[in-house]
Amino acid sequence: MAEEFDPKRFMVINHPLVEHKLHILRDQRTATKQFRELVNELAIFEGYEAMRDFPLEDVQVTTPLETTTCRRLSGKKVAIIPILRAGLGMVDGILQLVPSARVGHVGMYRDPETHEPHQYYCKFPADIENRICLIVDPMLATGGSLTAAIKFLRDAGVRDIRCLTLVSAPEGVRATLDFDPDVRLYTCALDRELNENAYILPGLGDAGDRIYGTK
Ligand SMILES: O=P(O)(O)OC[C@H]1O[C@H](OP(=O)(O)OP(=O)(O)O)[C@H](O)[C@@H]1O
Ligand SMILES: O=c1cc[nH]c(=O)[nH]1
Ligand SMILES: [Mg+2]
Repeated sequence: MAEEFDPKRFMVINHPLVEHKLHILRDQRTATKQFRELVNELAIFEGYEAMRDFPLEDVQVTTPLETTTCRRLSGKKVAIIPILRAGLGMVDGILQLVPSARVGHVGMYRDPETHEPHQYYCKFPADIENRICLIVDPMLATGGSLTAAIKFLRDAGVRDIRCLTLVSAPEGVRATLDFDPDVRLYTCALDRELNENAYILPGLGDAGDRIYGTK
């Protein structure tokens, strides 16, 4: 039987448009330009869900007819943290939702033999500890890369971390939720398993290579 994850901490985005876009994204015939566009669009859907509980405050607005009470976001600041390279493909979509967000980068690649992540870059906004951080990476396989990124943010004092992936393996979801008891994880698809090279099945291949056309 499929493993159950805590629904308060793990959400699969459930929407016909998401499923439709995902079936094109997975198709090996989908070329780089369309792949990039789909990653961007899916990031928007996912970002919308991940920000559902953002706090609001009352504000008085005068329409052409009268003054009324409206609500606006109550100043909680956001940082988007892409895991390079593939995570970069999700940044513009999230920025369309929160144009004032800052962007911090974590550079990591997986060793092809051990599948362990190797860090080559890390740069966060100066006030990162006061921001809600959205880590973005299309693929969650073993969870090594994502848990390493979560650790960098916790070490920097970040309290509210939300992870956004497009396709996840159960192994990576379990590793992430076990690694950090407070983190929340959003994904567009929970796939079946990892293969012997720690690639997600059915998956979509190597997201970085498909976004940047490097294979
Ligand atoms: O859960 P994990 O087992 O750590 O695997 C997932 C990681 O692998 C991919 O990056 P990759 O190492 O291929 O780097 P790239 O984005 O530069 O292609 C992907 O974008 C994740 O960052
Ligand atoms: O299936 C996978 C696993 C790791 N990284 C990817 O890009 N795809
Ligand atoms: Mg890659």
